[in-house]
Amino acid sequence: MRVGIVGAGAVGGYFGGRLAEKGADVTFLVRPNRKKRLTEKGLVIHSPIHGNSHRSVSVVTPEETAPPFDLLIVAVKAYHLDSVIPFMQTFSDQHTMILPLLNGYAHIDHLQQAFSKDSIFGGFCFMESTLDQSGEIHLLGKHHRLVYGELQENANHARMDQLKQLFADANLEAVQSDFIETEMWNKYQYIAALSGMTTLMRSEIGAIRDSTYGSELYQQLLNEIYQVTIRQPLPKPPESPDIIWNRVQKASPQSTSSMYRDLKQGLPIETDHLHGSLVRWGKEANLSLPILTTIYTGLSLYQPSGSSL
Ligand SMILES: NC(=O)C1=CN([C@@H]2O[C@H](COP(=O)(O)OP(=O)(O)OC[C@H]3O[C@@H](n4cnc5c(N)ncnc54)[C@H](OP(=O)(O)O)[C@@H]3O)[C@@H](O)[C@H]2O)C=CC1
Ligand SMILES: CC(C)(CO)C(=O)C(=O)O
Repeated sequence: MRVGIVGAGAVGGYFGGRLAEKGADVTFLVRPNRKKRLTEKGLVIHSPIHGNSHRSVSVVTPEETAPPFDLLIVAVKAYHLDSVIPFMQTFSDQHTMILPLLNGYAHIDHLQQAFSKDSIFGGFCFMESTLDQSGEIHLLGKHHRLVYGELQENANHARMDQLKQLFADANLEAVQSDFIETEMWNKYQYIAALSGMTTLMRSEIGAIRDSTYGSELYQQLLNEIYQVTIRQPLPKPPESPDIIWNRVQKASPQSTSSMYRDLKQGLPIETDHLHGSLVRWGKEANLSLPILTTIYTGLSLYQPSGSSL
């Protein structure tokens, strides 16, 4: 199977690198600067738990040509999705499977409109991975789990078997899900609340939980997000705010979110995709979402500056 990884960043670089390590036929779809780095220095992964890796990899830029890929794994930030769609269209055909790993859910609809509806899989990942200044990948914790599955309307076991074989024996944890929409929304609920609270409070999770009204506010936010979530057509019920709050309580006090880290560095953030979409869906359903709307409004006023707050 010819696999194209769209975006050789913290997520795509990591999973693509692990697949290449196992001998899969992997090519990274990148922009010219990333191509230069990868060609000169190779793809470097640092992981104290799962092992380091340094290898040469195949890359392709939008100006080049290559036959269509069998699978495109999409790992760009949501605000770059529009710019990669033409790039993906150049390197795909009607048989290409598309597996996005972005946080959130609005990108699914977007991809289904740009490609054939049944080519799009559901997917997401649990990991804490970053790129350093030289473009090397650092997996910070032990998690490197990728969850994927056919969206309800598409169930096709032959394709699922192909993906299972691709991920088998790679140095990553791949989980096939029969309820991928619900699982994506469970992660979405968790990350929308975590990124919203840590960025609004400019704090780690422990300090928020310990503040006088922090826990109360956090749970109210989870309730608002849940009101939007339960209105989605999901194959099984989503996790309730209590279950997610339980997880938040168990998280280490130092936990933050990648959005908080991006904000601190003055980088662009995915708030329109994560919080804005929830607010828009909620307003369509006439829901009152004061905390979510405050978070989204505050974050949409933020201007990336490239420097620390
Ligand atoms: N990092 C993490 O630990 C986690 C991230 N996620 C989610 O995964 C998604 C990806 O995040 P992450 O990997 O961290 O993001 P990164 O910013 O690390 O990587 C995104 C990559 O996309 C590339 N890209 C952007 N536009 C294009 C383009 N037009 N053509 C080719 N490549 C392009 C960038 O390339 P360039 O180098 O040229 O800028 C960059 O390398 C997000 O939705 C995030 O929320 C989910 C769970 C954990
Ligand atoms: C849930 C978490 C913290 C790690 O997967 C994440 O997705 C993020 O910070 O963006």
